[in-house]
Amino acid sequence: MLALYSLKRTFGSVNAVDDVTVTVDEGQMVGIIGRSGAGKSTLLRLINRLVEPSNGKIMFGGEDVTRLKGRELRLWRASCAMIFQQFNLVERMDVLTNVLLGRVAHQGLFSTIARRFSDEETAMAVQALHRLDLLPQAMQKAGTLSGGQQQRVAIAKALVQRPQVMLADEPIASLDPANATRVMEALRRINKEDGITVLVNLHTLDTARTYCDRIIGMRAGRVVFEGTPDQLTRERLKSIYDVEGSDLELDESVTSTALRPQRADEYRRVSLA
Ligand SMILES: Nc1ncnc2c1ncn2[C@@H]1O[C@H](COP(=O)(O)OP(=O)(O)OP(=O)(O)O)[C@@H](O)[C@H]1O
Repeated sequence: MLALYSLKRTFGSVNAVDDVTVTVDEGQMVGIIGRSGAGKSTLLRLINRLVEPSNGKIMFGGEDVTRLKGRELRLWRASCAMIFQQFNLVERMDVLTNVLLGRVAHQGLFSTIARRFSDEETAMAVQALHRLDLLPQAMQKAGTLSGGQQQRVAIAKALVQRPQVMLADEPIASLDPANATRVMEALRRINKEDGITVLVNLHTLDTARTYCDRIIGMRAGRVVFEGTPDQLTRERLKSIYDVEGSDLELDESVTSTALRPQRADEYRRVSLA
């Protein structure tokens, strides 16, 4: 079980994540929704310790994640793999090598740079690509693939980390509907077949409803809804999206959130691990 207790992160005067207490059962697929700036990305980054909490605690399987340092922290990051909107691949490298880079947390940076991977690791990467229907593209440069294919490569890369948790930060925000569907189906399949807990930030409500067991709604850093897709009524949605008016206003608000432009600082906040 993943448990967050009174988790808080401030940036100057902004409470990006404000006193969040939630638990996520092993093997659940959880969608996180909310307006732009509600704190969804910061929450995921706190869990994998890309961002340090200002306060509060993160527990996983009885271990206090907030206290981990050095090698333990590196292994934690390996066991909660992150997927980003912009795929985070090395475009000039072939797909297979990109997937193998997912082993960095286990192998150490030096041997990764020297690209010395064991046969077992290569087999693991090939198998991950096979599961994601990408074996024919294994030797192709990652930059030549479609966005949807690149995101599936990123998922394969995450898989070879042998994660217990997958944190996907708007994984389909840059994709057309057909590719978005394939990526969400891949995440759901991995969640079901491997029992990997998935937390996914989403801007499209229908997607959250279709693929997730549970939905967390955030507003201004706080969790204002937690429940099943069925429990997500329009009144609750209005509270999450801070809309007091008509259903039309709600639809406009959700749509404008979905059309969020890509953030300039997206890459700066990304780490290799
Ligand atoms: N590194 C940072 N430095 C300063 N402020 C930050 C930083 N990261 C996030 N914030 C601020 O924290 C708040 C929450 O941001 P966050 O990116 O977590 O929201 P979000 O819900 O993921 O938004 P989006 O849907 O646009 O990705 C925002 O006000 C944002 O400007």
